[in-house]
Amino acid sequence: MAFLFWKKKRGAEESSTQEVESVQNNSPVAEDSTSVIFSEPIPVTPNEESSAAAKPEKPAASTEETPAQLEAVELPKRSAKKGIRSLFSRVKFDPENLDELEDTLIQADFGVDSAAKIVDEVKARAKKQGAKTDKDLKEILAAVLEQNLEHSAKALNLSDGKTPYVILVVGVNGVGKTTTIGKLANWLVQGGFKVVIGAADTFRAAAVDQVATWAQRAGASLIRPKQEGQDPASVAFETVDEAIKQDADIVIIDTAGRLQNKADLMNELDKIRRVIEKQATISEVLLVLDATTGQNGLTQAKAFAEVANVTGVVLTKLDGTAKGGIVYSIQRELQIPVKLVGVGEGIDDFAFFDAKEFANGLVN
Ligand SMILES: Nc1nc2c(ncn2[C@@H]2O[C@H](COP(=O)(O)OP(=O)(O)OP(=O)(O)O)[C@@H](O)[C@H]2O)c(=O)[nH]1
Repeated sequence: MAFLFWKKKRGAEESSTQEVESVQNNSPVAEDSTSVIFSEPIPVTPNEESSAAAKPEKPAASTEETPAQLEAVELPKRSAKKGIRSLFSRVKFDPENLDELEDTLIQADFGVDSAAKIVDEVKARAKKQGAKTDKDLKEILAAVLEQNLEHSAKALNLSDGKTPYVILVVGVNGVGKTTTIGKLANWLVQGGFKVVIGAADTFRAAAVDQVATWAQRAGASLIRPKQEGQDPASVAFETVDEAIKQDADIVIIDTAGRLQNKADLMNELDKIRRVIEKQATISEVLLVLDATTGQNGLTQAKAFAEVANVTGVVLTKLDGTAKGGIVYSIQRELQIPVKLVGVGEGIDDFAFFDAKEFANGLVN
């Protein structure tokens, strides 16, 4: 899968090439990872999908850079292979009896309809190809799973030419928002991006401290609330303001997931959106979901999708569950792509969602 990453060109002393090289050498994942570099300028146009989801009422003040003002950045590719729990490694398939396959898929939260559809597809292909062995069937299953996920596999698009590029992170308490922000910021800073994080989860002082720790580890700037309980929208505003002053590339805003009901949630997110859009365009709204919560995660996703114009899902804690099928349910019911996955508590434990890798991880 292609990843397009662009950042503002800065002075020679800030040349990203050097930074990227040193990052490549020091990166704990660099050795076993493939990197993708785009050295040829490509036309930078606003990303239809993400910007459509974040249409400002008034024209946004964020500047759109021309390709000549941007440069391609090479970042180490993350792999989720080790983090995805296999569902079928211990299962032996019998072409005559695929009931176990259906049961396993249902238990893994694929949903009854998807499970039946997948089994039908596997049966049809197995018949056509004359599949006899467990190995043949697993290959077919991996291909069917991958195919059914293909349109979900969309990378974060950091090439929409808007600076600062604003990512709003939403989700209920404890799903892994702060951890995800830390991981993402660290990875982007490694690639030479200037990242500013806004601690707009102002209800708990501990939440601010937590995001501060991650920002420090990642080497990102942090905008904190001036006092506990400060209006999250004003923190979001100050963050974007500061990012523009610092000529930063990326803004990541942490929000609170504590809200009691949909109206509160909608009001708060609307307000945050409105104040950000006075100065910039929101390019991504990432909804963080905890994979271990299974169908409950789907209910949360529906609620947020209704109020927050979600452009992508981050599915965390995939390392701790055999319920990866939730990816299918999210895709089928909400048509929202899963963009990132969390596969551990460490700073490097995340990956861009990749349908092939995910399907193979589930099967083998
Ligand atoms: N195993 C595993 N644990 C994770 C992952 N992501 C986050 N966690 C853990 O989940 C717990 C909650 O993570 P946070 O990042 O604090 O979640 P949050 O959504 O910011 O929570 P609040 O600050 O309460 O809103 C922490 O113990 C994290 O270490 C993951 O991908 N895998």
